[in-house]
Amino acid sequence: MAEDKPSVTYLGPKASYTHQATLDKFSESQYTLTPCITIEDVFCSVQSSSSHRGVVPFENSTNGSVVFTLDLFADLHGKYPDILVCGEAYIKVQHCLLGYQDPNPYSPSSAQREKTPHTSGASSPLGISIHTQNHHPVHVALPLLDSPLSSGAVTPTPLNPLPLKPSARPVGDLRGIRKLYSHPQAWGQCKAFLNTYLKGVERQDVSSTSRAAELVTMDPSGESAAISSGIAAKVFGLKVLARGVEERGDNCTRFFVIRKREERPQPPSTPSSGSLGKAEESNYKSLISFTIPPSSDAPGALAHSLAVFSKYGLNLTSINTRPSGVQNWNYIFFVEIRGRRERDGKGSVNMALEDLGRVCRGWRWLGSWEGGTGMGGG
Ligand SMILES: O=C(O)C(=O)C[C@]1(C(=O)O)C=C[C@@H](O)C=C1
Repeated sequence: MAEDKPSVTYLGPKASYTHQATLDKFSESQYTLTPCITIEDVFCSVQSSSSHRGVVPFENSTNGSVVFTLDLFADLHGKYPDILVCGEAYIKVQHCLLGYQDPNPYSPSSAQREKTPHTSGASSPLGISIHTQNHHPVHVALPLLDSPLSSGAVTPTPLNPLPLKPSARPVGDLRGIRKLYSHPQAWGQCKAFLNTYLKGVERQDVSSTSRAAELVTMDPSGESAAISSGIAAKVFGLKVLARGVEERGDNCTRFFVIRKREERPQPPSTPSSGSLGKAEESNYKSLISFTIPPSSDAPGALAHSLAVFSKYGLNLTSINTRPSGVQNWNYIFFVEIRGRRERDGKGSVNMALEDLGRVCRGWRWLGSWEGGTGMGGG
């Protein structure tokens, strides 16, 4: 029975990249996969135990950290004290521009957009005359546009002497597009394409790339488009106007699986009991956050905090920061290290954390998990 299966929540709606990451980790025959509207909803469902696991985006290889997720881990208001990372998934992200083919690319709205100064000066007052049945000629303006017929070359300027050339070209006419929807992470992954073919078009941030596709289907004017996935095109019945619009062919997003900290300690037979050897330990990753006093109060506190990891031979693989909320320019630091915290309290991660407690203001262990394949890095 479906209700008996443990529930896994993810950033939805269906066909988001997060959904793809979820399917990668959890089979639908064993789990009930439930879409959430926001990343915070996923955290809430796990914290409240209404779901067994959650899947959230964490970072993208081109555009960096997903700050919404980092802020939820920073948990400045103490709403998610028991959330821990327990797994990860890497998904290759190939973005598409989804929408409708402009039924009338020379409509007044299309022509109006073409007149905007951002169209790289390519507009010209070209036009054609169509003779109607009663022989009255109707003039239709046909200004030239940088889409879809241009080479995609971007004019170098003194400020940007080597502009990025987009790797994709539109397969359809983009002149009717007046509004773009996507998750804020996606804009930064598709800069060259957007700046070349859709410069100046209004952008609306939404909660996920699949939500963007869904919103496009709700615009009867057909003037909306989304940066989303090819799968979302199928699910929402949209046309792929351009495929592979991301900057880099190796564009990849990393997702975390989150769980709630157990109230009762696990029996010693669970896989995470007993210390590991060096080689085994490096298959594991741990996420830790810490804060330090304002720099004037404790010179060197950051350097001392980071040094504890090398003292125990732990490979520090990334550092992120978010504002601590305590005062301006004071941060919460997130570090990822190779290794895992042991239940018996004896491992090198445990010892490093003990030392960390002596030099920083406060720290939190945010989970240890067996690392996945980083797809060209990680
Ligand atoms: O899962 C989705 O579709 C999302 O919109 C989230 C998200 C992200 O936050 O990184 C996931 C993958 C892409 O990098 C762009 C957006």
